[in-house]
Amino acid sequence: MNNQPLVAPSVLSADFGDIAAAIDRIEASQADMVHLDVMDGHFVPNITFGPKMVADIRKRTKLPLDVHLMVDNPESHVDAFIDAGADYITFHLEAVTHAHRLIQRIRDAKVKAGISLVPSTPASAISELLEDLDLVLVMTVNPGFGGQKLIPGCLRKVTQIKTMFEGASPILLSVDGGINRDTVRAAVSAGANLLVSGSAFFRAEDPAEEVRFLKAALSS
Ligand SMILES: O=C(CO)[C@@H](O)[C@H](O)COP(=O)(O)O
Ligand SMILES: [Fe+2]
Repeated sequence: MNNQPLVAPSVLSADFGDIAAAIDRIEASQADMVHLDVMDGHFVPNITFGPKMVADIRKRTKLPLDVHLMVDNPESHVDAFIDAGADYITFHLEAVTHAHRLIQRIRDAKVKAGISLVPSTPASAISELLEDLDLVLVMTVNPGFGGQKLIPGCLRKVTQIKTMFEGASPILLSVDGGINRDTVRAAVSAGANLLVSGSAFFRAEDPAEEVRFLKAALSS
């Protein structure tokens, strides 16, 4: 159904020793995108991987690659992720001064541009960027780790952002953190149309059934 949300499993919860198997699992599940969490140990306390991993994953799948940069100075890194084959590059508003300039750089490279907000950043922080974005990623946990519990108050922000974009070009409105069978209905009701799922997806016995469940959140 057209109004079903998209699902993007996050590789953060996969076994990094067997990334190929993780990508195969995502492909077999009929998910829509692959979510790739890049962490630098500065913007967030954790460290994950860089552009080489993205380029290697690019060779294994035609699914869109949704790169979530949780790094300081994303301006210094976006070119490498563009070259690696990212389809979407999302950076944190809190990590930049010139967000508009960075969005234009990403879009000039024919890559879709996204902005992410940590839980303490209000929706109004992106009010001057409505015409410029392809995706807004609302963090529903504090960024840095998988397997955390969704912070319910963050869903208010999803609804506020959805309202702000009425009349502007349609965007992907992504929720990231703590999305699972217990929280998905509230997230989609709030207005999310892209669901990032890390631990719930990789823990599921049947990943295809997990994706079906998440997509059907509002019709069940
Ligand atoms: O960006 C992040 C964490 O900072 C996420 O993309 C996590 O990978 C989500 O994991 P779960 O909360 O679904 O386990
Ligand atoms: Fe993420």
